Amino acid sequence: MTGSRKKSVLIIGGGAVGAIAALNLEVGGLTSVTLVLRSNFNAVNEHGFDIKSCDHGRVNSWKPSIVRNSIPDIAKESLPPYDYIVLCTKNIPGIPPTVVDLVTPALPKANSHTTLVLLQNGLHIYTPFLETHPQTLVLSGISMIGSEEISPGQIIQNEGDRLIIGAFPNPNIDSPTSAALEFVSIYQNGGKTDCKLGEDVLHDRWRKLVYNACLNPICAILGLDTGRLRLAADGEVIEKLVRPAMQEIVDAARANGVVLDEDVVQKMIDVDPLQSYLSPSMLADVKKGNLIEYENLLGGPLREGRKAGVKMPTIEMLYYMAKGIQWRTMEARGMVDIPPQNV
Ligand SMILES: NC(=O)C1=CN([C@@H]2O[C@H](COP(=O)(O)OP(=O)(O)OC[C@H]3O[C@@H](n4cnc5c(N)ncnc54)[C@H](OP(=O)(O)O)[C@@H]3O)[C@@H](O)[C@H]2O)C=CC1
Ligand SMILES: CC(C)(CO)C(=O)C(=O)O
Repeated sequence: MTGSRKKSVLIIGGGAVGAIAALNLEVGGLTSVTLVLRSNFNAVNEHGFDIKSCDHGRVNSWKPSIVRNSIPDIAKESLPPYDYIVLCTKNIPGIPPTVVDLVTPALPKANSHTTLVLLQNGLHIYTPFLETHPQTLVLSGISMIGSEEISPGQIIQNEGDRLIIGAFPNPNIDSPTSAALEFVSIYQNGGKTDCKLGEDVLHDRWRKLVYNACLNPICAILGLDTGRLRLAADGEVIEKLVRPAMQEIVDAARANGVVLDEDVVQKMIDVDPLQSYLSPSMLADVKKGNLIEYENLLGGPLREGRKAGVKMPTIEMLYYMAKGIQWRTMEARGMVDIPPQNV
């Protein structure tokens, strides 16, 4: 990296992934992190994060350089543009504010300085920015971390932070790979993480969805972590439900020109050590009564597969079950009205 000034990084969303990203970037020493928090702001502002991490060990009462409870409006606050904005919120289309609304106040007008990094699951999550911020370089961050915020400011990370960074396609940007490489170098500078460049974002995102489109909803629907899912019913749930669902994602990817490794299904079934008893983020969300990312994890690949003529009965069933769960949560949160019960 050229120059000695620390890179300024704004992270929006300091939950399971955002808190570890903030810690990792500050441990690396090449960045100054501003972290935007919401429901956990008071807890973290007063006491800091308590983090139990397989990469960083026990870290108590820790805060990044700046924590705030609102997204900076750089024009109104006369702040210099950030070098990077890293989005670590859940990404739930249709529920305001949109991802574009979130980052817009923190970006310069007609931005070409700030690089946006989407550290979120899903397939085409960059497309809204292509329309609204065509000159903004958007990087893909595919995270294989296993992390959970068990109560405000209390983070348990039990799967290592493995991150693949790549540039989403944008015809308006020259040499996006150098910016991706710079982010890789600042992210891995602390030596605690495995962060590398991914040359083929679409391939890497489809590959990740073999896990997320299947294990996230199945664990969330059944209330089982991935270890217990493998133990359940002597492996029948894996063979009759998980494996066919994963194969449908592999088929949808292939029909969209993305050929995944032949053994990807087995690799994803086995990827979490059984005794990690890992809760995918959708299971954690259902347990907390949070909204779930079913559109990006299931709806996206389902629509792409259908368009290409692939039959995806298992994924379709999971999609509508997840949609039902979302409706249930929305009702519990007063987001939908229902007719009164007859008495
Ligand atoms: N957890 C994991 O192990 C993994 C997660 N991912 C992906 O990473 C992304 C982030 O997930 P994860 O960290 O688990 O999610 P969390 O729910 O743990 O954290 C998201 C955070 O973003 C905050 N947030 C949401 N909207 C705003 C806003 N408008 N302003 C400020 N903060 C906001 C939430 O606050 P509030 O509490 O108020 O809602 C919450 O603290 C998702 O796309 C997920 O799929 C990828 C790999 C692994
Ligand atoms: C599977 C996992 C933990 C990443 O490795 C994830 O992406 C999620 O929980 O949503």
